[in-house]
Amino acid sequence: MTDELAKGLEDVLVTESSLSFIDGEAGTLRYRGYPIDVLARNASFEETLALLWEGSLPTESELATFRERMAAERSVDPGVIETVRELAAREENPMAALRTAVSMLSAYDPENGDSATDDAELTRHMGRRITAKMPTIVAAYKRLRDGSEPVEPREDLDHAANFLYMLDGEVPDQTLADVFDMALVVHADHGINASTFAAMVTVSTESDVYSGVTSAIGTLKGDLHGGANQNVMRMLQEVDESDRSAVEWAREALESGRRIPGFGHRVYDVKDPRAKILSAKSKALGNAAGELKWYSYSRAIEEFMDKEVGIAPNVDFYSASMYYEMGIPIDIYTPIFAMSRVGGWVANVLEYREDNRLIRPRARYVGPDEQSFTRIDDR
Ligand SMILES: CC(=O)SCCNC(=O)CCNC(=O)[C@H](O)C(C)(C)COP(=O)(O)OP(=O)(O)OC[C@H]1O[C@@H](n2cnc3c(N)ncnc32)[C@H](O)[C@@H]1OP(=O)(O)O
Ligand SMILES: O=C([O-])CC(=O)C(=O)O
Repeated sequence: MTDELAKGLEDVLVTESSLSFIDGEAGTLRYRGYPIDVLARNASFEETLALLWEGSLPTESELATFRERMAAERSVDPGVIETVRELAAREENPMAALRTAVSMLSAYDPENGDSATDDAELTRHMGRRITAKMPTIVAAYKRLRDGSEPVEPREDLDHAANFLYMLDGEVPDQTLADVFDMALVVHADHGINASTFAAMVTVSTESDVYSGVTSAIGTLKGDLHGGANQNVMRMLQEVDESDRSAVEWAREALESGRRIPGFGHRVYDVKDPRAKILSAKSKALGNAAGELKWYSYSRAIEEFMDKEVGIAPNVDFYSASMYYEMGIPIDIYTPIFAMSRVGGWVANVLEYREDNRLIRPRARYVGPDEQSFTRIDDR
């Protein structure tokens, strides 16, 4: 037993994993050995899920079967959609709505039972159902909140294109569908980040994958984690509405003690490799739309933070302007992150459960020594 305090579990090794390799000094990320930029350019989200969940890249026919099985699970029971309707009417935060709806999905899972949480095949099926249905929930929430009815999923579209279709009711153009698919690929897994750890803690008690993903959604929601992508876009809007340049705005924000969302990372000392990929796409989309200001503000802030503060952007920095350029509402950015990261949550749950050990760290006690109890009437 050691009494060394590792606040925030910084640098503590808690498990072994064959999923994400991260070199924080070099700025390298690989899923099962494949560099993230190679996957971003060449693999679809479904291919990436198969890689993470099954252990290797699928063949063409394996991928076709994988896609078909995923697509067949997209529909969400009307009982859950009614709850989403109620949550939208109450203007519930979209991540909180997603957390509630995903938790509720277990009641409609045909294989759900309270036994066999150690059955990997069953966990895989449930993980697939959750992953397939999350976009349907997010799109339904967004439409109901905006006063329109949900659009039923289509099985003939890819995961990414189907989500954009359910969001707008129109099949997206191929360029947008490809960019969105790439965004799902690059957000899918990232070692023992806070939300993945939350999922692992939950299932380490021999709880089920629905509980694990529900814990993880609640964890991703926070501003220090997935919630940062929305804050980045709100910051860019603040810059735009101010009479300052982006650099002046950022300098003043830092001087007033604010943190700049989308910067800094527990593991990377250099620019997040995913931010490089997303920044190029943000620029390309801005150029195509003839509106580069969001990308330009972002670049200016990045240069300022690099030269004067020495902190680099993380994955949440350029996804913000990229989604904005795609016309996606800001409060849906973090739910989109969850729609992708669920792939990593499920993969880590499957891997951790192969050699499960209850996760239970300790706190150093700093409270009072033993005290004598005074009955309530004598206090
Ligand atoms: C998908 C993701 O989860 S990526 C992360 C998304 N979160 C954000 O973008 C929110 C903004 N970033 C942050 O708050 C942090 O960088 C975190 C939480 C991501 C990482 O934090 P930690 O590893 O705990 O680093 P820590 O908070 O100790 O920061 C180290 C130093 O950098 C500074 N710093 C870190 N991030 C920022 C930032 N975004 N803006 C300004 N200063 C920052 C801190 O003030 C601290 O300085 P100090 O040592 O002088 O006090
Ligand atoms: O790894 C982390 O701590 C945060 C992060 O970048 C991610 O979850 O993608």
